[in-house]
Amino acid sequence: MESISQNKLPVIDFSEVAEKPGSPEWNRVKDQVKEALVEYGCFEATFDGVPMDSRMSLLGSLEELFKLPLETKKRNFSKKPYHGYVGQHPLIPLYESMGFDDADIYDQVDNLSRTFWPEGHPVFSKTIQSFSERLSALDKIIRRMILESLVLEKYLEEHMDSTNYLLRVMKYEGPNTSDTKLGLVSHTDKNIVSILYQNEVEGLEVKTKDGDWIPFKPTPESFVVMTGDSLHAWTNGRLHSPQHRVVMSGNDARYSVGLFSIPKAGYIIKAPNEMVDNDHPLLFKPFDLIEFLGFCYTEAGKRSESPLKAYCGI
Ligand SMILES: O=C(O)CCC(=O)C(=O)O
Ligand SMILES: [Fe+2]
Repeated sequence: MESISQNKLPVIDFSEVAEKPGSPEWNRVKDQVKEALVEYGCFEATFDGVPMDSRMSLLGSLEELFKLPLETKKRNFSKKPYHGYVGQHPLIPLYESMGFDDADIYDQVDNLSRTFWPEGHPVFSKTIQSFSERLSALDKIIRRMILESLVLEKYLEEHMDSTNYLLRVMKYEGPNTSDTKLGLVSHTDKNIVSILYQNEVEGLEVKTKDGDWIPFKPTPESFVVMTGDSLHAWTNGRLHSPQHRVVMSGNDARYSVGLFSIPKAGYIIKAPNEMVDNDHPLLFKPFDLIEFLGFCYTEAGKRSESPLKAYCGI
């Protein structure tokens, strides 16, 4: 049976570790990261590499963006599944989102911003880009810690070079009732690592391996870090990739963003040999993320409890 858990997500403080690989503090945090991702696939992170004014400007920019007319927002189109504008879906009518590919690169963000504001909007573009670039430092720290703790350092360069960053920006309308309404259906993320940030409106819940839902209590300080299916597969199942969803109640809109490290199209995700042995047989056939995302769009993919297993499970 599913129930709401009294559990809290583990909380990990990164303020002392930036740029200090190998220090005692780094190693202590690294152990916490591994433990949290094996057990929950998720934790709450405090990280001072993104200044508070950058976070507040970002949330302000989201409000500005979502206020644009629907026709303008729909210009956020992408050939890659789940990268462009999503909204007005009958199953999740409260949800709207848009994606910024290569969000840490100014010219890329600016090109996309010009589809919304043809005359350009440098303040908006800079806000999105600098938040993404600063937060990507946390993604890199976490992925380095993961590879070190699995003794896979020799793949570090290849691993980092094979991904880029997508920033998805999201708005969930308040349902104007005290009943809870689904904001976003339960799913696992398909990418490598996701880092979420949001305003003060609650709603995110993460499922434990025992099937309980842990509600996340947002604060301006905290980010939520999650393993995606690509990293679950690459570590041959060692890191958990958790189901999560958004449930909404009340009148207030929830604004959130996710910075997703994503394997580049054409890069084949395959667990390194070190992750495979008699006790750990290979769980997934090698796959290309963009093709897997295509499968997630099909009826079979949508129906499946675990699209990853259905697509390439052995
Ligand atoms: O809005 C949130 O906090 C979660 C969004 C999410 O799970 C996703 O975009 O994959
Ligand atoms: Fe997600």
